[in-house]
Amino acid sequence: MNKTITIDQIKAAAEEAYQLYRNNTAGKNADYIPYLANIDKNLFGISICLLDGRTIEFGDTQYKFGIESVSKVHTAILVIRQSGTDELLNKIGADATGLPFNSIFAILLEKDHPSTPLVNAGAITACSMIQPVGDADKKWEAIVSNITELCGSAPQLIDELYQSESATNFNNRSISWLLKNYNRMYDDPDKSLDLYTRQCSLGITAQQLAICGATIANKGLNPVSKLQVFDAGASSKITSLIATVGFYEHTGDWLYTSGIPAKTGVGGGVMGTLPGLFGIAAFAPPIDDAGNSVKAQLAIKYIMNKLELSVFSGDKVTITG
Ligand SMILES: NC(=O)CC[C@H](N)C(=O)O
Repeated sequence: MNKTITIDQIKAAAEEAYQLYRNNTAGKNADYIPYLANIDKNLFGISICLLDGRTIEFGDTQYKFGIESVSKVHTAILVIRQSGTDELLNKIGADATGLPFNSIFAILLEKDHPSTPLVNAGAITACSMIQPVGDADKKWEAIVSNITELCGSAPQLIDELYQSESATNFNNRSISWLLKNYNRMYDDPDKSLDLYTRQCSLGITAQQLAICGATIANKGLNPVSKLQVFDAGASSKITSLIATVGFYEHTGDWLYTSGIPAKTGVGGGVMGTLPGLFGIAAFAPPIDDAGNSVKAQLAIKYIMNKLELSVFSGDKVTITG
């Protein structure tokens, strides 16, 4: 079916979502990383980036929060940029684990590959694959510059978050060495984990994530900077990864109820990408038991349902105005 929606309708839906959920107090800040426990729990922002580069903003969309697991998408893209979509599939995989993001059990179950770059195990393997292998400083530069290109502006390391997470990431240390045991680390395990921890500690805004979501929705062309960040052909692969496991063990429920592939982080961010239409991000620190922001989920779901959009609808949608 052909369908037209106006920018005013999108703005109205986003504003309604913002007003509806701004005083919602469900969920709890992540507290297994001490820094995150102390972030103002009332922060809330919604940002949408259209494919002509215009953005729609409500609330705290310029606040820099910890990107956390949303960064797994960026670094999966970097692996694809450097090594191609086949190498990502062969060395990491593109399967849902159906288990929590930091599951060790998932690694034991799938011994031949870490399943997906969008859970901790696969993301640490992804960091080990970043080139040039053996040069942590250059790898870090590549990770940051890739995020900068995808988001249209640079992220900023939140040093306190990095220290806080480095001092408490015992589970991830086990994951890193377990991967080494199964020959799924392609660089030093401790250095690869450190890169992963640092990328998770980057401060990012909802607006920057909306622009990244729009870049993915726009076949790799950043609609704000106009830079072709990755090959157009990789876009559907990246979206498939996000759709498959973006909400970990709740991914099916998420897709069923929201209709948009999206990736979450325990810092409270959610980044969605609707192919050919827009990128959307919402941020609010309190998360549910799977580590997904409660208010960000409610807001994005509301907007998608209000506009009657879904990646599965088959509708040919045009945005006007
Ligand atoms: N789901 C997340 O955002 C988790 C990211 C966090 N850095 C961790 O490894 O535990």
